[in-house]
Amino acid sequence: MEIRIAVEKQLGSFSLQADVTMAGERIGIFGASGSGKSTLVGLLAGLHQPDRGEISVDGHCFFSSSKTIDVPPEQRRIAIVFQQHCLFPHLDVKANLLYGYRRSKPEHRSIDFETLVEVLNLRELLSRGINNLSGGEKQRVALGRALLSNPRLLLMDEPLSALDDTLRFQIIPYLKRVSEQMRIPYLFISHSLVETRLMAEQVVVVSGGAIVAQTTSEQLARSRMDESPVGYINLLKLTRRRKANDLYAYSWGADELLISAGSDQPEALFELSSKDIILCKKHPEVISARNLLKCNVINTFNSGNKVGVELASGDGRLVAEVVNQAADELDIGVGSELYVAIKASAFRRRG
Ligand SMILES: Nc1ncnc2c1ncn2[C@@H]1O[C@H](COP(=O)(O)OP(=O)(O)OP(=O)(O)O)[C@@H](O)[C@H]1O
Repeated sequence: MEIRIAVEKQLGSFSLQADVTMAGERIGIFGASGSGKSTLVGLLAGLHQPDRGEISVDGHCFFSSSKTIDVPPEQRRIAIVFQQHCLFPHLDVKANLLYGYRRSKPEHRSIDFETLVEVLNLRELLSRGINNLSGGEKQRVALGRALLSNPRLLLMDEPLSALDDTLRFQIIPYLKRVSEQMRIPYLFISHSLVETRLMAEQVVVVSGGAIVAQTTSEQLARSRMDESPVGYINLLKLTRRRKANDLYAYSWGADELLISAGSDQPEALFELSSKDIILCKKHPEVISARNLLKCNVINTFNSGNKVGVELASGDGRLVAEVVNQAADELDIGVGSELYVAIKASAFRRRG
């Protein structure tokens, strides 16, 4: 999918100026609160009209001030899932889902009701009222309703922001699965680096009403490592190996990791901050951290006043951060061998 937006829009004292071409099936729109993300996608969906400019998707012109084209929102076939679910409270789950389906033209109906119910795991909820659903279930229904309108493009505007961490990480696999299985490209709008990394490959960065960068979500997370209070978050999908007293052992590259927050599930997703990894040049004699791994440095990068150190053990990868002085004292360079210490309690389970 190729989305071209070259527009200007004044909203009170806020001015948005964008000139961007986005290509891909899973695109992130990243920026702080008030930077203009929702305004940008509102212009794309036809919820706001640009003061001037051009908008097109895959060569279909949706707006052109010079050619006086302004395709109405319902004809653009762009579905939106918001932070607040916007479901109809007087209808049950099934009726909410079918609302989107009935509004789609028969020739556009490539997503069928039964498949969607299976993919989003909605079968048991179909006869429930909206007020009897949890926040995460409501978002799954909202996503289902949006998809059943058979859009050419799905916009997700901070769809996870109203959910707690546990629900947020439960829903992400559903969001990805529907786009992959149903072949619907999406724009995922977020101010969270972790969500953006999990949901998008290419990212457009918005700040002060302007597009300030187009990059990958991985590069964005690395470049913001120093300024982010949580550093760079390593996302580790690990396979459980064994129970080790009070800890859980997971396979990681050629080694294993001991984790307090493990579970009995065969696989789990963990977050580990680059700030929670200690690097040592020599093997420490005794150490309280339960993980001590021998790793190779395969890459380094600069982020503000910090050096990011990419470490490998087999096919396992981790990013640690150190200040410049520590990087010099440890003599860090590509190919160096280091001991990596991590507390078992430093890992947070996310799924
Ligand atoms: N109708 C309006 N009139 C005046 N100002 C507006 C209007 N709509 C939005 N704004 C302002 O435009 C700016 C950008 O808003 P927008 O909702 O696009 O930001 P955002 O990046 O999506 O933020 P958030 O992440 O908080 O949703 C904000 O300062 C907002 O107050």
